[in-house]
Order: sequence, then structure tokens, then C-alpha cells
Amino acid sequence: MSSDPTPAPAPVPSTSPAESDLVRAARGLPVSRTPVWFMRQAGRSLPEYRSLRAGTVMLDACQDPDMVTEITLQPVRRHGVDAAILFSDIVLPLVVAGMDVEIKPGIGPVIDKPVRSVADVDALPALEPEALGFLETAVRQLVAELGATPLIGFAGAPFTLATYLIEGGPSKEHARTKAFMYAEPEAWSRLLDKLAVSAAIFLRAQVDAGAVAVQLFDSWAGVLSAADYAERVLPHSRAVFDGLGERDVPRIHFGVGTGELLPLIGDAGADVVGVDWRIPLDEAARRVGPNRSLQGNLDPAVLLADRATVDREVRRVVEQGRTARGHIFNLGHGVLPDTDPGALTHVAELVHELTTR
Ligand SMILES: Cc1c2[nH]c(c1CCC(=O)O)Cc1[nH]c(c(CCC(=O)O)c1C)Cc1[nH]c(c(CCC(=O)O)c1C)Cc1[nH]c(c(C)c1CCC(=O)O)C2
Repeated sequence: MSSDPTPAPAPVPSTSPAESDLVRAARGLPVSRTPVWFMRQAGRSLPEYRSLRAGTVMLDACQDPDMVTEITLQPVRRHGVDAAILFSDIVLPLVVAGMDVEIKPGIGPVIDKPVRSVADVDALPALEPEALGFLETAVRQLVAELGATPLIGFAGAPFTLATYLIEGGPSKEHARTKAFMYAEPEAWSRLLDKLAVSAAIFLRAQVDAGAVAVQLFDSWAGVLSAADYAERVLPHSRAVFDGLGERDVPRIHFGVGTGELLPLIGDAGADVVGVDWRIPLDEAARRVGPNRSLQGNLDPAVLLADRATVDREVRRVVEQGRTARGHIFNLGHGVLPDTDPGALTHVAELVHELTTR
């Protein structure tokens, strides 16, 4: 309707997390500069994390509000990123519900008695919201400390959690998971329903305590065909987002190797689609369409290269990101353990320098 040719003025940086550049980019609104954060920014790449965590088991650290608060804040202080993401793990809701999940150092989540039968699915314990008091305490403390910096809450998507439950640990092909999906479609659907319910409880607890955006990690969804994803997985991921009800927080939906699934990943109810490094953001923008923003997609391995290479790749991602409705700069997957933290700080500064309006 408007014929005013002058572009919208750049907003001044906000003092409210709900009005931050992260939230605005997620909604496709004008930003003062492209917001940047890094998946797995809190954790193993930081020496201050390694010394704080020494002697504490990962899953205990995740349930200690003071430790969660400090670890979550570390990368915000160090890198000047535009968002914090709660320090936790996608398997935490399963642990709190009473499943015998362990995180083995150097391996990842391991389950003693994997889910292999219909009876195993029906025997899984449910997550009680009342058990998440530690999480609410951590989020409230964090929000108080973070000031204008937004906190992202997160959960693992039903499919990715199911891969750990069925395989019993990390796997490459997820063959047992797919076999169960094909052989026991009804039990599969009940399993993913249960996981969707607990993911929604986990997200609601974080949002109700003050997280202003959420990310659903379906890290391993890229192993599925589009048809199987659409029919057997997407409805359950959508149920997680629907479980947020009227909570008006932007929803980020991420998976690895999902180039062929991007339109569907958006359709599951995302405001922002997370993209790994395999396809450029301009192509990703074409695939998700004009109604969603993008997050990504610097290859985490680029951070192990020389500074000139890092700068060239950051510039490319920033330029290609300009074709999206909104862009949140991030890596295409988590920070690799050997990453020099100085490289992350540099990337955050460079993105800000290149995009300040
Ligand atoms: C594969 C894996 C999981 N859980 C774990 C592994 C092995 C990790 C490894 O040694 O590399 C165990 C784990 N998870 C996390 C830690 C601690 C810190 C660290 O190593 O950096 C550890 C030891 C933090 C985390 N783990 C996760 C987060 C949340 C979000 C984030 O910071 O990006 C954190 C702090 C989320 C998570 N957790 C998991 C997945 C698939 C995801 C989704 C993100 C992804 O695909 O990488 C399962």
C-alpha cells in the first residue's frame, strides 16, 4: 500500500531481549546489525568451561542451576555474541523422566536398555513438569544476568531423540531406528508422540521462566527421505511447536544434511530454518520461501583454517544471507572441540562490522 520510497530507519539496539536483533531477525523485521551466535558456543572449546566442569559429570552439571548459569554466560562475555543458549543437552528431559541415559565422555549419550519393542515404548516414563524446578531456577538467574541479551531455550526433536533411544547410543546410519519406523509404524508414532510431549514440556518451562526464542534440534533428520520425513516425523515435530500454545516466541528449527528437507523443516512450524554448510544460504532462501528467516551456515571446520579463509567465508555467508527474509549468523553445526576461541570472537566482530547499518 505504502508508496514511501525511503527505507525503514535502522532500529537502535534494544534494551529488551524480546526486542533484540535476534528476535527481530527471526521475525523478518529490520535489525541494527545481523545477530550472531554459535551452536555449542558454551562448552568444550572454552578453557574457562573445561576448568569449571572438571570433576563434574555432564548430566549433573546440567541440573546444577549455578553451573548452568555460569557456563551459559561464558561465551556471551568472551565473544560478545547476540544470544545465549541454555547449557543443557537434548537427552536431559529423558534423564529427568527417569530413563537410564548416560553421557559417556568422548562418545555421547548412551542408553543401557535401548527401545527395541512395542512394550519398551509403552514402558517409557513420562516427564513431570514439576521435576524441572532446577531448570526454571537456572533460566530465571540467567535472564537476570543477561540484561538485553536474549536467551534461547532448546529441546531435541522427537526423531533425533528416538535415534539415541533405539540405537542405544550415537550411530551413523540410524538403521535400527529406520527399521523400527518401518516395521512398527504404530509404536513408532506413539514413541514420537511421547517424545514430543516431553520436548514441549521442556520448552515451555524455559519460555515461562524467560527464554525469548526456542530452537528445536532435529540434528539427524537429514538421514530420512523427504517422503518419510513428511509422513512419519514432521507431524511430531509440529506437535512440539504446537505445544508452545500462545507463547509468542520465535521458533528455530535445525537439522544437519537437510538440504532436500528444508521446505518441510519450515512447514513444521518454524520462523527460522537452520541450515548446515552443504547448500548456500541464497539457495536455502529459495527453498524455504519468503515467509521464513534463515540461521547459519559457516562450516565449523572453516574456523580451523587461516584468518584470510575465515574472513572470505564469513563475507560469503553474510552476502548470501542478505537474500533471506532475515538472517541469524551461525555455524552450520556445533563448534568443533579444537576451535580456537579467538577465531569465534573474531567472527562475531566481523559479522557486526560487515552488517552494522
Ligand atoms: C552428540 C552428543 C549429544 N550429547 C552429547 C554428545 C556428544 C558431544 C560431543 O562429544 O561432541 C554430550 C554433550 N553435549 C554437550 C556436552 C558438553 C559440552 C561440550 O562438549 O561442548 C557434552 C559432553 C553440550 C550440548 N549438547 C547440546 C547443546 C545445546 C545447544 C548448543 O549449545 O548448541 C549443548 C550445550 C545439544 C545436543 N546434544 C546432542 C545433540 C545431537 C544435540 C543437538 C545439537 C547438535 O546437533 O550438536 C546429543
